[in-house]
Amino acid sequence: MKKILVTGGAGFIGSNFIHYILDKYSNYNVVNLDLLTYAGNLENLSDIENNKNYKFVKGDIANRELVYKLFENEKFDIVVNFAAESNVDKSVINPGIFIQTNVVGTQVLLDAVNKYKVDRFHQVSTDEVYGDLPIEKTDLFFTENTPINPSSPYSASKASADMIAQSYFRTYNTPLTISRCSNNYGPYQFPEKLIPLMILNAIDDKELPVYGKGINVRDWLHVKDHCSAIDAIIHHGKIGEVYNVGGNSEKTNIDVVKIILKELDKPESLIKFVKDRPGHDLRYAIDSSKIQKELGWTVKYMFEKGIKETIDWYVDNYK
Ligand SMILES: Cc1cn([C@H]2C[C@H](O)[C@@H](COP(=O)(O)OP(=O)(O)O[C@H]3O[C@H](CO)[C@@H](O)[C@H](O)[C@H]3O)O2)c(=O)[nH]c1=O
Repeated sequence: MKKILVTGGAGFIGSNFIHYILDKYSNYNVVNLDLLTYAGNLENLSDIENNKNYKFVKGDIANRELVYKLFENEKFDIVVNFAAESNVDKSVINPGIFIQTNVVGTQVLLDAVNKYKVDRFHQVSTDEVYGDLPIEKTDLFFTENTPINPSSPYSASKASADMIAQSYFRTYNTPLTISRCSNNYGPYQFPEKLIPLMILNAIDDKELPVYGKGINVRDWLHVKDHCSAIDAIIHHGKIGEVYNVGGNSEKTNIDVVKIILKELDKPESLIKFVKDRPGHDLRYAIDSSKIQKELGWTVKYMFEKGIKETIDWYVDNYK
């Protein structure tokens, strides 16, 4: 048996990852440490709440006492850190909680990993640490060697956590890896992010607020592809390394919104162009060739298929 701590497991990506691990590995015990902030929802895990290989603990990764006690009692083999404040718009209004959870919380986990000699720590990070790329230069991509250049308080907090993790690897030989993913979509995403918000507004015939002119580009990664990438990294990734994980599906925001409206048979007149996000990143585009070559990981979901399934999921789980 192996014991894995998943932090932020009641959130969107964390809950998908817990499902993925329990489905794939019958010899894994999963402990889910989650503070249950507004974005965490235990209903995401209601189908496995009685699984004998799963346990939920409510708590904050930045609470050193609680974290140390948990590590002492559970003796984890692997720790995967999904816990984070992740909403860029909220970070513009209230940056403090982003520093507390994303930076201090990660540092507490890293200290616990060292103190209790955990075999492996994985930090789930974001392509936003690289800043952005010009929209028109479609031949430019972020690689793992692209300098860190974050734009928002959110991305700056994630970049800080990555750098602290890298310093722990260099200074203490902490056995860790980092992944930087592009925009995730799929079931269980909290409807504050572009895709679920637009799906639910369209179902309700409400306006779809598109920032600026809707020309910003994001690379859409299905959450299940993200889970398989993290699985590959925690089991086969090289300690101390960063791996980019992209979806190979670049789209402008307006195109995404129009695809959703078309799938739901709703009129484009629901689109409302609104004030742009301050400091809005133009384009994220990620080169995932390292994880493909070194770990044999590939994207399985093309956007056209993934978005249809995601829309169906929100229609079925509307309530
Ligand atoms: C919520 C919302 C968003 N947008 C735009 C802003 C962005 O260009 C794009 C996607 O916005 P969001 O869904 O907020 O995601 P974005 O800012 O790209 O960041 C996401 O993707 C990142 C990975 O790239 C993650 O690290 C972040 O945690 C995650 O929130 O859609 C709109 O035009 N209207 C909206 O109402």
